[in-house]
Amino acid sequence: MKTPVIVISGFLGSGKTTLLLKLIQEVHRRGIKPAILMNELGRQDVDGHILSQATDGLIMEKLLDGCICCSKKSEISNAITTLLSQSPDVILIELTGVANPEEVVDEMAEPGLLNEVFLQRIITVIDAENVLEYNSIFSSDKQLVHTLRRQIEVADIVIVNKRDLINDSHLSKVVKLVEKHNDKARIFTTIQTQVDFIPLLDGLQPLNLPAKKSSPFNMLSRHSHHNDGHKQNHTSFSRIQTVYIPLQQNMPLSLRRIEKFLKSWGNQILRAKGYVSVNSSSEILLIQFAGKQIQWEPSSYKGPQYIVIIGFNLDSVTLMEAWG
Ligand SMILES: Nc1nc2c(ncn2[C@@H]2O[C@H](COP(=O)(O)OP(=O)(O)OP(=O)(O)O)[C@@H](O)[C@H]2O)c(=O)[nH]1
Repeated sequence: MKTPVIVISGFLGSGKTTLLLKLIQEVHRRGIKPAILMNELGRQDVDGHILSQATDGLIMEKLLDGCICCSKKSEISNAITTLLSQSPDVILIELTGVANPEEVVDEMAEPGLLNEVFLQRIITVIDAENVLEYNSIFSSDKQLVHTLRRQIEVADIVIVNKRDLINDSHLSKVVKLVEKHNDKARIFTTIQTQVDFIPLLDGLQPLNLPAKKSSPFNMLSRHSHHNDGHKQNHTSFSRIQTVYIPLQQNMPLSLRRIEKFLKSWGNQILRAKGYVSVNSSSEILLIQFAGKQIQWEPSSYKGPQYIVIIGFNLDSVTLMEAWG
């Protein structure tokens, strides 16, 4: 059984740690065992300290002094593997304010983690007081503006926090902004991230308990089954899906066919990677598809061949059928 992962994203100071603390308390109350992965930009482990103080015996890994989205990316997999050794029921990841949640999902599709974890959902916390100004404040930093937009676009749940600091008309502008970038996510308006936990934790259960009936909230976010080609033993509620396509060794594939297939899905395919031998060669190549660019690199990989596709609003069944 794969372990669900909930990613908490949102710009600096929006309320991510405040929310994480509440989530930890709530999952404990439900008998669900969490493990935490914290990522902080600075060397100082402020948030980790806050969490340890608030909760005894917390299973936690910290990636300090760098963002998961760049320098720390390769360390995610080690940190998650360490957390998994404690058999948690859920992994909660708090990203730095400047991280794009897609990067973590990307890392979760690496061979070492692919069969161990799956993305349950992405929750993005927004600082309602400041979010409207980000575009102008950061106009010189296109990458940052893009990241902040992606944090909203890929979220399954958006928490518009710090309601106490804004008036009604400001709030309606913030909600409009969120809806403009994401018309599928559930939006909650909160003070101190005080929110209804049911949709946030929907689908989680303590290990060894029979699957519970779905809550009505399931209907509100796009419901997708992970299809790893073998088993469908869990449900992701995220709009980002990871689809594993096993490739038969003896079925000749052409480079052109793969490239055409990946490009035919337009923006719905965010990322693809895998190990494939093409054009009847015995050599296995690493395929990397990101930002509409496809790269083929030599590799020393010897395992079963596959392609992993990370999609956005993608129906994994349709994708598998289209692959044939
Ligand atoms: N006024 C107000 N302050 C809030 C609210 N929610 C959180 N805060 C405060 O905002 C500050 C930042 O909150 P955090 O939860 O640490 O935010 P964060 O997103 O984890 O911050 P980084 O780790 O720096 O990215 C803290 O001082 C919180 O107490 C809110 O709804 N209203």
